[in-house]
Amino acid sequence: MPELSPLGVFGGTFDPVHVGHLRLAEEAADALGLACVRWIPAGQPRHREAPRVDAAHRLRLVELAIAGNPRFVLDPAEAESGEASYTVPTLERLRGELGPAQPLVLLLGADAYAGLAGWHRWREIFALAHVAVAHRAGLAAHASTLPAALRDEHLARSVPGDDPAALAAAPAGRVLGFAMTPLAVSATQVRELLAQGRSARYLLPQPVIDYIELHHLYRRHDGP
Ligand SMILES: Nc1ncnc2c1ncn2[C@@H]1O[C@H](COP(=O)(O)OP(=O)(O)OP(=O)(O)O)[C@@H](O)[C@H]1O
Ligand SMILES: O=C(O)c1ccc[n+]([C@@H]2O[C@H](COP(=O)([O-])O)[C@@H](O)[C@H]2O)c1
Repeated sequence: MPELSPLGVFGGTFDPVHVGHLRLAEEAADALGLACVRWIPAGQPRHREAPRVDAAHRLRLVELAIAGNPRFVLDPAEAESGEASYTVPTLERLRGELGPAQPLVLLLGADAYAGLAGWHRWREIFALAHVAVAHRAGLAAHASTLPAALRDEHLARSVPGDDPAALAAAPAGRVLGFAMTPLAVSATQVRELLAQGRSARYLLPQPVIDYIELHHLYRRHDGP
């Protein structure tokens, strides 16, 4: 049977989406040979403070950010669900939709990966998807810095030389790193700039900035 091209799965709070997210997904698609990247804005993340902006706006911001990129696809299911967002149920849904043979690759920044062992049903992730970790500016997924339970999984599942061919060879279960252009931008920094009335130009795509301005998002006085 011919190998299926791996499909990227990229979840985030995206409060708001910024160039770090976009370069992560674009560089992952190139480096890992992904057929496409499915962007999944979280509706109600339970693992962090409530997002500053509601799910419908964050969904629209991602839609604007990825418009015109033929490899990027928006998946609104988490954002449109009233339920808390967890990654394992989302991967189960994708597995059900795409079948057992389709390689799925969960894309994570190194900071998100370092916290993986605290996620809901986290060990089940490896039965559902591969995990690809982008080196985030100032952070690298060195096995020695990972918590013990994750380090064991990491060492058992790591692909030698981070060879992306391993992703197409199985539907799930491997872990690899990939280099991305170091971009130290974070959504926290962007929210702070916008709350202070300062420019976030070039940290976000212009249509995203235009939408934020039109809807008066991230101003100091709106939201919690
Ligand atoms: N600049 C960046 N470089 C590499 N990965 C990033 C970058 N920004 C975010 N990511 C990754 O993108 C995913 C979604 O991140 P998230 O939406 O929480 O953005 P964030 O900028 O980290 O937000 P916040 O500052 O609100 O925590 C995570 O896997 C995170 O590690
Ligand atoms: O499933 C979990 O328990 C879980 C815990 C932490 C983070 N996640 C997912 O990881 C992605 C990135 O999270 P964040 O907080 O960096 O935006 C996003 O899709 C979250 O839903 C998922």
